[in-house]
Amino acid sequence: MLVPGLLRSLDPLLRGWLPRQRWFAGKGLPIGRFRLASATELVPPGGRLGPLGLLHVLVEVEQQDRAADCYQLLLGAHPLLPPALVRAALGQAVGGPYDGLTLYDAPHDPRLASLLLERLRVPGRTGRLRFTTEPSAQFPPGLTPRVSTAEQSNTSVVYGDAYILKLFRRVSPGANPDLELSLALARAGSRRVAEPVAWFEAEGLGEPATLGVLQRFLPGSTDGWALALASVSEDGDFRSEAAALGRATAEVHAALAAALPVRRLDGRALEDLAAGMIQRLDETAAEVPAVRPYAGALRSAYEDLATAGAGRGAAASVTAQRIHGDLHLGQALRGPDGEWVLIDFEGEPARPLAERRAPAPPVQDVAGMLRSFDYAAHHSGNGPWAARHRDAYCAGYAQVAGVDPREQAVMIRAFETDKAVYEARYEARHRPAWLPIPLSALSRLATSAP
Ligand SMILES: Nc1ncnc2c1ncn2[C@@H]1O[C@H](COP(=O)(O)OP(=O)(O)O)[C@@H](O)[C@H]1O
Ligand SMILES: O=P(O)(O)O[C@H]1O[C@H](CO)[C@@H](O[C@H]2O[C@H](CO)[C@@H](O)[C@H](O)[C@H]2O)[C@H](O)[C@H]1O
Repeated sequence: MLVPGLLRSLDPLLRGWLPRQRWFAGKGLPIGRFRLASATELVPPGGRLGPLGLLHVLVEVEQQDRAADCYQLLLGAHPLLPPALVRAALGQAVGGPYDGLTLYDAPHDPRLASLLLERLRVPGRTGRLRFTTEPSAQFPPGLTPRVSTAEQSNTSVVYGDAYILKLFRRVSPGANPDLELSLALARAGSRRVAEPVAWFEAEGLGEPATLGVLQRFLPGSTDGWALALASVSEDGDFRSEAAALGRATAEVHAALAAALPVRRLDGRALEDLAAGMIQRLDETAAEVPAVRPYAGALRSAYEDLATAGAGRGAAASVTAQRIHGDLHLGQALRGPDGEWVLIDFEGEPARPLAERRAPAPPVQDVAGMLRSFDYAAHHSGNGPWAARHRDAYCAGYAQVAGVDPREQAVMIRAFETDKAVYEARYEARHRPAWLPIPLSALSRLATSAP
């Protein structure tokens, strides 16, 4: 259902509000036109539109120099916003169906967040939205919602301490790997994942696009980044936890390989992989001047990967499978029982969905986690901590996988380089003060031929 006149009143508000959101991908570029892809009003049973309802919107944003992005918005409308919601305001609508009402980001409103949970309980369609539940799902009543304050690429709402709903902000047609992989792991009985219990998708955009996933919440858990930072700062010994995380990673890889397609990468495929890395390096060097001094030497890491298929490198046989795709310490939660669970199987948010869903060598995840140990150490200026913990993580991985990543030097170097290049662009865009962390890795990788 498209609400007449809605886009006209949303347009000026979105121009101010969207660029301020962490998840807005086109920061720094002028905004062109908006196009409404869908608008759906979710209302409580017996409720009415306007101040009581939840307006679900998919809006496409055109910007110069990038393909249009489609964003998911969940909006509330109120004549006079209560003080607790002022920080969530987009502004006052002028004209259109919400004339004179203040529109705000609905996940911050417990009433509207509860309304969404109510809708998620019941499988079926509302407008272009399709809601699905796992058959085993049970929803206890009376779960109090709170929007997560974690620094993240999407928006999450925690219900009681039972569930967490991740609302994807930038959406593309097709299954989001976060849902696809979590579901595959949960259905295979893996204990390393927060099981999805319900989700919703948009129809009519080509393939159904995943919009949100409700998963088991892990109360009392701490993420690996916080644990690692605490250990680095006291020069502590986190090696047994790092090894356990290596084992957990290998378990997840084994479960994904058993549940989803696996293929062998021939020489041509490795050349293509290397070509993609070179392209990302070139794009990053063009955008981040501080990367340029290393670019020439870094190419050798990718050239070694390209020739590995010809039997000249350490990676004579490479298999590709579904992997996490953006593995770092912040994506691992350690529960009160000491067990690691991996979250956020979305892959690198900046990459196109098709690329994120393609099978890749599992060593890519290992390299991502190795980068993260390096990050934790450099963040607190304790370099030697990284080497010990990277080693322990690889040893743990090898125990379960039967393959030691330290013996895949060509692959590890290429994937670590690719990740550090990605990080340089990520930090330049989002946290310029952290840029020296990936730069110091690039300087090391530029001179470390295996
Ligand atoms: N199942 C869960 N249980 C407990 N906390 C979680 C769970 N899933 C996510 N979180 C918390 O929410 C944060 C953001 O989640 P994440 O999936 O990484 O979001 P994003 O992809 O938007 O960055 C995590 O760092 C973690 O602190
Ligand atoms: O967690 P996200 O999916 O949003 O991932 C993005 O943000 C991460 C930072 O929050 C970023 O990770 C980088 O910084 C981490 C420390 O904050 C570090 O542990 C990682 O190793 C490093 O890559 C991630 O790259 C980005 O995609």
